[in-house]
Amino acid sequence: MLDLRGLSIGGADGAMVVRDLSLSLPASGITALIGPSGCGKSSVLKWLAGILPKDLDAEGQLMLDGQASARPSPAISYQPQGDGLFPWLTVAQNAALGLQVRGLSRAEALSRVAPLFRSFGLKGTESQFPDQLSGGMRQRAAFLRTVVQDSRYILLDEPFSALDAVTRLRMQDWLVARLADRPRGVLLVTHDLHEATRLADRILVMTGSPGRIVAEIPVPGPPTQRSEAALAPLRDDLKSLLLENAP
Ligand SMILES: Nc1ncnc2c1ncn2[C@@H]1O[C@H](COP(=O)(O)OP(=O)(O)OP(=O)(O)O)[C@@H](O)[C@H]1O
Repeated sequence: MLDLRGLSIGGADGAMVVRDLSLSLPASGITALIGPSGCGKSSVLKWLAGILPKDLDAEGQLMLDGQASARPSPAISYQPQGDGLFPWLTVAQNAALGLQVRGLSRAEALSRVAPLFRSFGLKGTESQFPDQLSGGMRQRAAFLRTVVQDSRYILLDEPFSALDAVTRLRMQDWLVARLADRPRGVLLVTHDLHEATRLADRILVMTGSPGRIVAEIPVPGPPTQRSEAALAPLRDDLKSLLLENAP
């Protein structure tokens, strides 16, 4: 279990971005984090990943299985908004980068990612550059880079937002299948209520000024067995909550 306790983040001008925010992330399943633009979702993920910009002041505590943990932690990997692929590196070099950051040599990292290209639907793209791939393939390459780090917790910041509707649905199904193969605790930031109710086991609703969590909503049933009809009322509730708490 990942526990974030009492996170407060303030800007240099003294404005509070996030105030006294706590959340828990189980070791398996998807928790969605939703909320209006600017409420602090990305800042929470960046703090957890240990990459919050230095011009923001923050205090809070990260606990992993009940023990205080330093950040960045090897138990946590993070995928920023967009795919974050470097255009001057090949797909294989991009995919290997997360492992290199964790201390593996380039050769070791490349040999670790090489066998995974097929199961990520990327076979044959290893020596291509990101701009030669479709949007869905780029997202899979970014996800390969995140997943190969084999962290117990994965933070995904709007991973599918740039994709067309069909590719997004395919990628969502693909993510659920990957997590069924290899369970992880995922914190998924999204603006898409359909995505949140399709994928998540529970949804944390944030509001802004300053950012805090105002509701925790469980989503009934496993993702593969949910009917659209059952999810529609839940989305209505979420919309009402977001509107009630709009700044
Ligand atoms: N480096 C920074 N310095 C000062 N303020 C910042 C910095 N980064 C973010 N902020 C401010 O913190 C607030 C929260 O930003 P954040 O990106 O975390 O929100 P968000 O909920 O993820 O937004 P979105 O949904 O649009 O991605 C915003 O008001 C933003 O202007």
